[in-house]
Amino acid sequence: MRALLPTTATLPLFDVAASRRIEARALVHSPDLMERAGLAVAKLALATRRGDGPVWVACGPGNNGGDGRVAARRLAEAGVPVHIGNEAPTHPSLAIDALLGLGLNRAPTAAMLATFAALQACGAPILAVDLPSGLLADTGQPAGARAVRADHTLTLLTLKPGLFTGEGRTHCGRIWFDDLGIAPDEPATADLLGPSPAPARSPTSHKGSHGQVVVVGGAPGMQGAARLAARAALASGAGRVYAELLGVADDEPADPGRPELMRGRATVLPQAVGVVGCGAGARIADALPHLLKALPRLVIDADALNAIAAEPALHGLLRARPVGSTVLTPHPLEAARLLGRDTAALQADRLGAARELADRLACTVVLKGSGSVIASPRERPALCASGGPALATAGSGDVLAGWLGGLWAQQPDASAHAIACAGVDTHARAGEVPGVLRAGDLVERLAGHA
Ligand SMILES: NC(=O)C1=CN([C@@H]2O[C@H](COP(=O)(O)OP(=O)(O)OC[C@H]3O[C@@H](n4cnc5c(N)ncnc54)[C@H](OP(=O)(O)O)[C@@H]3O)[C@@H](O)[C@H]2O)[C@@H](O)CC1
Ligand SMILES: Nc1ncnc2c1ncn2[C@@H]1O[C@H](COP(=O)(O)OP(=O)(O)O)[C@@H](O)[C@H]1O
Repeated sequence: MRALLPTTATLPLFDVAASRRIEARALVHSPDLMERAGLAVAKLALATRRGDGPVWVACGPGNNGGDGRVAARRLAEAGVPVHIGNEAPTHPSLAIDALLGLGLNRAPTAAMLATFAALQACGAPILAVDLPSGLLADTGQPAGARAVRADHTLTLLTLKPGLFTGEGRTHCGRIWFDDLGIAPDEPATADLLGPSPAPARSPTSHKGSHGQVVVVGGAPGMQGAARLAARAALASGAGRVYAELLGVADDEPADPGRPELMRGRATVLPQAVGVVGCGAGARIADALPHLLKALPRLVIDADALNAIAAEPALHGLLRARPVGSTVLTPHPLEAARLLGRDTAALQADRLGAARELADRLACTVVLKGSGSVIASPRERPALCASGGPALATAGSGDVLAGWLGGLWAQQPDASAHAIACAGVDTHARAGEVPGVLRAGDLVERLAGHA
């Protein structure tokens, strides 16, 4: 058993169907899985209970409840006072949520919701078995009005996507993993990203060795977005970074605070990676047909995504680009516009939505937000569990777009999917700070990672 985040390596994720298949095959040789699961829960309970009061174990009707009962027995054997039932004992030292796990298949009943509320109100830390009750393992969304908000979640046998995306992080607390001694025997549903190395720099390299980026954006009043993207591309180590600022006269500097940045136009930089859309406003729509046809590698963000959502002809141009040449970085609202649905429907299945968008537009898609999803046609999707609320600030997405462009400029042979996975994870890790973070400071933290 181990605490999982921050990840130190890329790990496989399995959805409910795959977890069920792995479990069924494992049970043939290891019929004592529930004993192992209950023992693991009891061990973590001993480590996380607060004080000497009874451990309350709330058990549901299925095997999740079975795990809870085994844990209760093990705790009692260890001399810990235990209370099994749907109501809290007096001054519990820990509450174990073993109500619903993988078998959650509908909105919780009123009786179940009442037990959720009692758990939440009991005053003890909550340890969820496998996943917080009421949370869907595939999507990280509550199946009904509410799911348990645990302090610890011990997930068993497999890691499930819903722990790490959507509302998963809010509900799981600290995530622990015990594989019960079973190695998964089928391909993962998705990857949980680990850290990525910075691009290699040869001792004999020169600026031409590290590629070019051109940022196209920065309409009047929104130059900051384009400048943040350009600064991030520079911080990644790109050799030359140009800004095509739609709202700044040609003889003005690209960024008075960053003299390293140059003015330039995408039309005369045919080899540069284009980072298109940051603070671009509506006028980016006119530039997009040329950019989509001319630039070999594109990272498309913000207003450029909205322009594409509004203009079906641009879908055709996107789809006509070579496979692996385009990364789209929508936040949920931008992705919802591209798919023609509302944000809540999109968030209800982030992994599914990112895959659908990637297939429809033949692009790599980074669906941003807590638990960013990276999906590409014919690739296994990836989830990023790094990052946190310090990233929820204006401009952090512009920084991501520029960072991806800069990484790609330095690694022209890397696939769009590989660049997106590496860049999203590094950006998210750089944003793991307590409290608040300004996007400009995020760039400086990223420079330390490069
Ligand atoms: N077998 C093993 O060795 C191992 C098992 N493991 C453990 O097993 C867990 C999966 O067990 P599981 O398949 O029994 O499902 P589980 O989550 O207990 O729920 C099913 C029950 O809940 C009910 N129910 C569903 N939704 C409901 C709702 N909204 N409101 C109310 N009730 C609802 C549903 O009712 P039904 O649909 O049948 O009417 C059924 O009775 C897994 O998460 C892990 O903890 C692992 O440790 C590995 C080893
Ligand atoms: N709670 C969070 N946890 C993890 N990452 C987050 C969180 N909130 C925001 N982010 C990340 O911060 C960035 C925000 O991007 P975006 O919404 O486009 O901002 P902006 O348009 O202001 O630049 C994305 O990379 C997103 O994944």
